[in-house]
Amino acid sequence: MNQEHVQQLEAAIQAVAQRKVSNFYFVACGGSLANVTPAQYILDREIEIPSAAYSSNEFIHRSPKALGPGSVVITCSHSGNTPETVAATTFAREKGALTICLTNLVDSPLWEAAEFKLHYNYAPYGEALRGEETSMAILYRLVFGILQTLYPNEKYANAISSIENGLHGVYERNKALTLEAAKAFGRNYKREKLIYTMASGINYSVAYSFAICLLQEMQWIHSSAIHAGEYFHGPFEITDFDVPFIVIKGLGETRPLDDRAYDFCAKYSDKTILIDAETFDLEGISPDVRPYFTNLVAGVVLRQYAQHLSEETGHALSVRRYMWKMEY
Ligand SMILES: N[C@@H]1[C@@H](O)[C@H](O)[C@@H](COP(=O)(O)O)O[C@@H]1O
Repeated sequence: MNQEHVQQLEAAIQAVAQRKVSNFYFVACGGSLANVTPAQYILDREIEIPSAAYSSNEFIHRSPKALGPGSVVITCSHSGNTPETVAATTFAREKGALTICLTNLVDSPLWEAAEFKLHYNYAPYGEALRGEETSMAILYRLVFGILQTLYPNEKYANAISSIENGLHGVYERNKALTLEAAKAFGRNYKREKLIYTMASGINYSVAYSFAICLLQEMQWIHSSAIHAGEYFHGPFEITDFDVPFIVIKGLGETRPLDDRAYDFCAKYSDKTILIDAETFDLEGISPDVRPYFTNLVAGVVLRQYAQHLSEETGHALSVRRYMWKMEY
């Protein structure tokens, strides 16, 4: 991990340690919101201090009553320019909250708006990028750093060392392991007009971002992320032999929900694609925290699926018709 990132993380973690924290909020839009919600899941499982995740504009308009000087508000915007996220950060800061932002762009409006600033690295698909420098790694390093500072525990130390020493290799090995499956997905699903995604727990955010960012935004393919628990309360009625579903199974406490949804779905849909964390190579991630890392690996694996889908459809992942072009 580079020294600049280490120093930025240390400053933010110390600032949190010096507050009497009453709640945590994770606030962002779209893919960045999907990125931060796993942190809320982790805090929810590990500590009694409540936390919540919000889409930026709703955070401002809903204006949670509990937002105030006891709050730690963690915002994220890849571009650093999303107006709703910049405004949410300013709003939280005005309410006296401790604000920490994550962004790829130093000196961006988001960078200026937040009190503490964390930069992460990014490289377009396929280019070399150290796993421990990505947005998810910096976010996880922040969250486990806060946990370790407030409640020192071997498990949190293991998580930190897994991020710093194990994550990069895990990403590379799992991309290699699933390359052929990603190519087959591209070939076999290139003509689909609609693909659903489904998951639960910490992996739900991956199903969500694959549906709204990779399929809808970047491939213009209809989609919806279905929560595996909610599947039986409406959505399962649309299951049929020719309706495609991507189902992610995690390793954690909500895996029984994934098993149940997958079993039903695979029985009635011949186009059920399984991304199962049990098949991931997680060597280098400490066993006691592996369930918290399955979403990171599923995200990298599915990004490769999207890349191969895009090569087959001929629709580059970078093409937009409205985003950043029209007024909205
Ligand atoms: N796929 C995401 C979108 O979901 C998001 O709305 C947009 C702005 O996000 P950010 O605030 O991270 O720059 O960027 C990406 O394209």
